[in-house]
Amino acid sequence: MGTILDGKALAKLKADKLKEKVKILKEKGINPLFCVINIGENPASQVYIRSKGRLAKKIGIEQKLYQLPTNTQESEVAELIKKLNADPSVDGMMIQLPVPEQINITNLMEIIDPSKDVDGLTPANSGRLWQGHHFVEPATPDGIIALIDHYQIDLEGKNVVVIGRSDIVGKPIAALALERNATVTILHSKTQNPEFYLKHADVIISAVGQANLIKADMIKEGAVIVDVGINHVDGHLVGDVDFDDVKNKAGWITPVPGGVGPLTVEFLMEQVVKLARRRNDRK
Ligand SMILES: NC(=O)C1=CN([C@@H]2O[C@H](COP(=O)(O)OP(=O)(O)OC[C@H]3O[C@@H](n4cnc5c(N)ncnc54)[C@H](OP(=O)(O)O)[C@@H]3O)[C@@H](O)[C@H]2O)C=CC1
Ligand SMILES: Nc1nc(=O)c2c([nH]1)NC[C@@H]1CN(c3ccc(C(=O)N[C@@H](CCC(=O)O)C(=O)O)cc3)C=[N+]21
Repeated sequence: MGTILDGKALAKLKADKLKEKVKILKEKGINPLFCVINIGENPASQVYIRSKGRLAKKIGIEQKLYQLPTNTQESEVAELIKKLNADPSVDGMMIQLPVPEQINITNLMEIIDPSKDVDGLTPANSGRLWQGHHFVEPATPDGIIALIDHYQIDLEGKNVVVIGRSDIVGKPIAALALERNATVTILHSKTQNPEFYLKHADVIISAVGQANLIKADMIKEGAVIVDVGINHVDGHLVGDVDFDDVKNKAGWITPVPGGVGPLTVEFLMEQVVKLARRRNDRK
């Protein structure tokens, strides 16, 4: 069986270290404050917000939730963002995804102050990432790179195939793998003959949201499999990869749960602390 890439254990290790850093910041009078804007009643979002809140509390970060009704207009969210931009006690903010259909998230990303952008999704910060200037990175791609580094997997010259092209996972992980000198291919719903790319992949990073998308016969022996997908099947949480089928052929593989997910939450906290320190340094 391939080596399990244990995201949960790495997240715990990193959270313990971050807690120490926050303790020192607090002694200097810096109290990181992180605001989450949630629009509507998506049940998965409620779960994520609770798990962020738990970790924030453990690390010593204050999380403030702005819960808005499903029918909130984009202009109202824009007003809230402007208020948080102007509030010097706020270190970072994020808008929980998905948002209701009347809200255009791209418009709102134009308004968030890039120095308070915990998700790294403002145009300034996503542009910076592609230019190799790391101001703040989206948490999931950062977590994936940390996991790959922790297990000393070298991406240089490797064929990395990313499945999915979202702004929050697919595109930024492609940028980070490219920066590590991988040869990167991005697959999406219109890709013809995905099997061709998958069978040549040294590393597959799947961020689609479809259970059992990846089977053993599609991958190369010894490949690194990173499963970002979160799917609920018969009351169980599963990824995009058919784990039991793929685990014996893969060289390394992330489980779901316990792989990328816990690192996402941990790295959101890392970003909050990074922004809080930077804001304080500028004072
Ligand atoms: N573990 C974690 O920490 C996180 C997990 N997630 C999970 O990751 C998954 C992806 O989320 P997100 O990145 O937001 O992506 P989106 O849900 O925004 O988009 C999904 C992407 O998958 C592509 N796609 C859909 N079907 C196929 C297919 N059959 N073959 C290839 N590509 C396909 C789409 O292509 P197209 O662009 O053409 O429509 C799109 O680019 C979800 O399950 C989500 O819950 C997300 C964030 C963090
Ligand atoms: N603005 C924004 N930023 C995000 O980063 C963001 C978002 N919106 N919307 C939704 C996605 C999804 N996401 C996850 C976070 C934690 C787990 C996680 O902790 N997963 C655990 C299991 C959790 C459970 O049991 O349900 C695991 O995989 O082990 C998963 C997925 C962040 N996202």
